[in-house]
Amino acid sequence: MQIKNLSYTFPKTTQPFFDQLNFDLPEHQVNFLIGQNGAGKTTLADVLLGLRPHQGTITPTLSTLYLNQQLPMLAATRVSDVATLVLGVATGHRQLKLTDLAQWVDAPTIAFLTPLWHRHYGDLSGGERKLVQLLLFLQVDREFVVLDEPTAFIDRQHAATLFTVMRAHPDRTYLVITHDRRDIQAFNQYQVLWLADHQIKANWDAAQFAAQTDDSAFLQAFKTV
Ligand SMILES: Nc1ncnc2c1ncn2[C@@H]1O[C@H](COP(=O)(O)OP(=O)(O)OP(=O)(O)O)[C@@H](O)[C@H]1O
Repeated sequence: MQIKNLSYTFPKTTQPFFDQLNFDLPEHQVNFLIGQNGAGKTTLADVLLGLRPHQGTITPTLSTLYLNQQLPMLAATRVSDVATLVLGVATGHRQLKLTDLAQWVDAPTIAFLTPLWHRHYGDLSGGERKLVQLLLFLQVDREFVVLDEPTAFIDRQHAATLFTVMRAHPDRTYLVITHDRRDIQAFNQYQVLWLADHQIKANWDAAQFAAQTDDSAFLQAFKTV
């Protein structure tokens, strides 16, 4: 995706928050967006998804999926009901059976859902609830998928499951906002965009990112691990 001369001004403000940004998001790979709290990562994601009116061009126009930090709380239902809620429209089914799921759902997601299928969603841990939703939404076929801090509040084993499911759909263009360097290190090929001072300060491929030294200024974007 090419982003050209992208400008955005918050309502009731006069100065643009983003002024003439130019950068690329290579398609069919993972792009990480890093930056300190308040740098504008979520705002930029909103703009890229067309949720905030902006100037400039974003090409091509892709179908989108946005998994933001506010996933709905669905405490009263079983995991199987959550699956039906998320995938029912996409598959045209009012009830989904675990045995039918393989038609629509990738293998690592089925492996994760199987032991949880009949459990009450509200009885799962916070991390399990988040992963159930993320994995199910990732089954919905979209070209440009934005995940805002998907690994916050989930442990590394569950994060690894999420990344396995992302890799099961390599034709997508991902934009992942993260404060956790281990998320980036879990992939072999990627781009990292560093947002600071309202600019894309740097964009690195995997080799360039690995070559950054431990005293680099951008490391403030990461929480201590
Ligand atoms: N409606 C608004 N008007 C003016 N400024 C705003 C408005 N909404 C958000 N901001 C500011 O824009 C900046 C960017 O916010 P944003 O949520 O995009 O940052 P972020 O990089 O995603 O932060 P975090 O890592 O904490 O999630 C913040 O300083 C925020 O206070």
